[in-house]
Amino acid sequence: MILELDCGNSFIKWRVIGSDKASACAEGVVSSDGALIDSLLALPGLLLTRCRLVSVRALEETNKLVATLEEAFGVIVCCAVSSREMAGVRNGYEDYERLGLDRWLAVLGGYRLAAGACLVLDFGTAATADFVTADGDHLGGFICPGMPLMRNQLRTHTRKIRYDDVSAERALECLHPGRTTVEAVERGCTLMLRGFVLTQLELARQYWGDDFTVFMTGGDANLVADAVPQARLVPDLVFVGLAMACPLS
Ligand SMILES: Nc1ncnc2c1ncn2[C@@H]1O[C@H](COP(=O)(O)OP(=O)(O)O)[C@@H](O)[C@H]1O
Ligand SMILES: CC(C)(COP(=O)(O)O)[C@@H](O)C(=O)NCCC(=O)O
Ligand SMILES: [K+]
Repeated sequence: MILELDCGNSFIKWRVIGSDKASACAEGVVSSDGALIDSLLALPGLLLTRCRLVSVRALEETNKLVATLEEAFGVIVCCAVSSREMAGVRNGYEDYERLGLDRWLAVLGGYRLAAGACLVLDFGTAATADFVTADGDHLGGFICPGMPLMRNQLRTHTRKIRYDDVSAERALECLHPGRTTVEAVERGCTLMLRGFVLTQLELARQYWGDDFTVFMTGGDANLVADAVPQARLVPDLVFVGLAMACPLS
């Protein structure tokens, strides 16, 4: 069994796949290293042979998790690293190592699945967009605050915006003008995110007409997915790229 990990700024996404790589045996989203280890130890019959990981966290933090995993499960952990070129895609950053590794892997996964030009949108702590031409040239992209950052900035820098998670979820049942604070904020931030998506789509159209694939991934992709009916919602897009960057043969 192979353990796959995507360590974002807010959450660690994990899954265990069979060595045949065809099936996911178990998966989850956790907010700490400790919770990850607990979730894994609770799996009956877990027998990890390999582990691959991508992280956008600080190196020390990532190294600590790697050491913990190696000690707890006796596996070798393969960490995805940056590259200038891979699987037909050329990294478009001036300094290729500065491109977030989760973005790079999602781009690799998107280009593989599209087999052509693609726009890759990721909605996590940050919202990101990346553009790849049919020839595999990564043109670069955009980074904006994602839903968690937008709502937390409003909560932190105002006196009267306060509400709980349950009312936040309920507020998003529709996107009519809000009649309560929670509705106004949650719907407002959702519309900002949709505006971001539509702008990226417009730019992609200027480049490629209708000849491109849109991918959406990340924990908040479902908040914006219906703004672009033709988009492919691929929650495990980073894992697709991770398997390419860390082949375990
Ligand atoms: N099962 C889940 N657990 C936690 N957050 C989730 C879950 N499903 C969706 N989300 C949403 O995903 C967002 C975080 O997205 P994610 O892609 O995990 O971010 P990051 O990669 O930056 O850690 C949160 O704002 C939350 O609303
Ligand atoms: C843009 C990001 C913060 C997104 O992280 P996430 O929201 O997935 O946690 C991450 O990819 C990152 O730290 N990138 C480095 C800066 C860059 O890509 O230019
Ligand atoms: K992410």
